[in-house]
Amino acid sequence: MREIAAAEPKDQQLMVALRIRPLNDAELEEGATTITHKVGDQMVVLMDPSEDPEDTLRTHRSREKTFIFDTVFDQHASQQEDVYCATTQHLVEGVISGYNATVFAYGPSGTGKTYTMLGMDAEPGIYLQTLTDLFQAIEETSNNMDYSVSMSYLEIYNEGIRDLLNPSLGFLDLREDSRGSIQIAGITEVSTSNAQEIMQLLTKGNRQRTQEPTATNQTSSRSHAVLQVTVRQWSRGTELMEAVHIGRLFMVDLAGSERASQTQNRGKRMKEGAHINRSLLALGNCINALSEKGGSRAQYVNFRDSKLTRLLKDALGGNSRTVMIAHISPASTHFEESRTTLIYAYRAKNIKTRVKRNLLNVSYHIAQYTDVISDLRREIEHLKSKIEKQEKEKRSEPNTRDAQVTIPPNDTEEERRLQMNKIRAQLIGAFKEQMEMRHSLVELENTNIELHIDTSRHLLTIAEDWSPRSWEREKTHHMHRERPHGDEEPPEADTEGDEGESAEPHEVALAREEINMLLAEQRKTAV
Ligand SMILES: Nc1ncnc2c1ncn2[C@@H]1O[C@H](COP(=O)(O)OP(=O)(O)OP(=O)(O)O)[C@@H](O)[C@H]1O
Repeated sequence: MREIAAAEPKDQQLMVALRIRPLNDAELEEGATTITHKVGDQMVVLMDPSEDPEDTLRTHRSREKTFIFDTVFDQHASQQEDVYCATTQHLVEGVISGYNATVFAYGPSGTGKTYTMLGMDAEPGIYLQTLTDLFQAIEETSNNMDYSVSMSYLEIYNEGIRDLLNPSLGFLDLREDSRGSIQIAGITEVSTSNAQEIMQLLTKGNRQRTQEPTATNQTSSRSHAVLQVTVRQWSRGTELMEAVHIGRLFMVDLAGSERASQTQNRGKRMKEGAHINRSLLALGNCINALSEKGGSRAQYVNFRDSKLTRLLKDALGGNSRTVMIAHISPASTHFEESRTTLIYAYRAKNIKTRVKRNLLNVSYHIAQYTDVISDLRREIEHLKSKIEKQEKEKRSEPNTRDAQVTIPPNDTEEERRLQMNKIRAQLIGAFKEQMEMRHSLVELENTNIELHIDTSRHLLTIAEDWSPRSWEREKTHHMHRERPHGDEEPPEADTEGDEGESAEPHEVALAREEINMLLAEQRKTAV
C-alpha cells in the first residue's frame, strides 16, 4: 500500500485577478463605448450604460459599481507576461515541491480566456510561460533532486470527458478514490522533459477541441479545457526509503459563461449552451456556497452537480493554491455579462482552500518488494538444501549396493574364485557407475549455479527497476498499452470507488515470471 502523508495544512485565500481586453472591431462598429475603468492596481469601476442621468427617480442610485480584486489588468497595460507574473508565476515553486495549484480562466465568450491561457505564437499565454518556468526551476535544483513530469489534456464537452491527446478513446469516466482524489480513468498521461514538447502536444490537442463560431466569437471554445501537469520530486542518490513529493497543476480554460438568452445562439449552440450553463451554474453555486461565511467547513457544497465542479473540487474547496482570472469586455454592449462576471469573481475572493504538501511514502511500497525478494531468497535456500540432500542420497546409493554383495560361507576354492571375480566385476561396475554419477552431479551443480545466476539477475532487475522514475515510465507505457478503446457514447453515470492499484513495472513482472520458471526448473532437478 502506498501512503499519502502531508505536512500541516494551511488556509489559503483564492486569488482573483481581472483582465479586461481591448474593444474589438465588432464592438467599435456597433458604436459600443468603454464602460470599465481601472483605478489603481486593484480596483475597477463599471458604468451602467442604460441608466439615464436625468432620471430623477434613480438619482439616489449610483451609476457606478466598484469592485476590488487582487489585481486588475486593463486593455492598456496588460501584456501576457504581466498577467502571468502577477497571477501564476508564484505557484511554480510550490508545484515542483509537492503542492497542488489551479489556474482557471473564467468569463463570457470572446473575452480572452483562451488568449490568456494558450495565447498566440508571438504572445504565448500562461500555459507556455508556466511550463517554461517549471522546467527552469527543475533544472536549477536538479543537482540533488530528481523529477518526473507528465501531462494530460482533456475537455469537458456536453458533460462528457474527452482526451484531447487521444480523442479516439471516446468519453472517459471520472472517478473518485478513497482519499477523495479525482481521477480520469484511462486518460493519456505523457511524460515530458521540456515546455516546447508540451506546447506541441497542446497545440495538437487544441485542434481536437470543440470550437465553433458563435454570435460573439468566431473561434469560440464550446468546451472546458483542462491541462493537468504532474510533477514528482525525490532526492537523488538516497536510499529506496525516500519520500516522493507530488505536485499537480491544473490549468483550465473554461467555456464562455454567458447566459443562453444573452446570445443569439440557436440549435446545437443552444444545447451546448445549456450544458455549459449547467456546469457553470454548478460552478457558480459552489462559489456561492464556498464564499459564504465559514467557507467549505461550514456550508454544504454540492460539487457533484457537474463534471466541471467535480474536477475542480480540490481547486475550490480542497488542497490547492488557486487563482481565478476573470475576463470581461470593456464594451457598453456587454454590460450585463460583465456585471454578472464581476459579481461572481468578487464572491470567489472569499473562498478559502486548505493547502498541504503531498508526500508519497515510497518506503512502504518498496518494503513489499523487499518482502518478495526475501521470500524468493528463502525459496532459493530451500531449493539449494534440497539439491544438496539429493546429492548426498546419490552419493550413498553405491554403498547400499555394495552392502548387497555378500560372500556365501563354506564354498569351494573354485566357487570362491568365481565369487571373487563376480564381486570384482560388481565393484568395477559400481565404481564406473559412481564415476558417472559424480559426473552427473557436477553437471547438476553447474545447472544449479546457472539457475542461481539467472535468479539473482532477475532479483536485481526487480530491485534496480524499482525507482520512482522507471515506475512512472513503466506506468505511462502500461497505460498506453492497456487502455481499452472507449465507447463513443457519453457514459450514463460515473463509476465510483477506488481506482485499482497500479500494475507493477514491466521489467519486474518479466523478472518475476522468469524467476517462477527458474524455480520450477530447480524443483524439477531437485526431485
Ligand atoms: N487581451 C487581449 N488583447 C488582444 N486581443 C485579445 C485579448 N483578449 C482576447 N483577444 C482576442 O479576442 C478574441 C477572442 O478571444 P478568446 O478566443 O481568447 O476568447 P474566449 O474568452 O476564449 O472565448 P470563448 O469562450 O468563446 O472561447 C481573439 O481573437 C483574441 O485574440
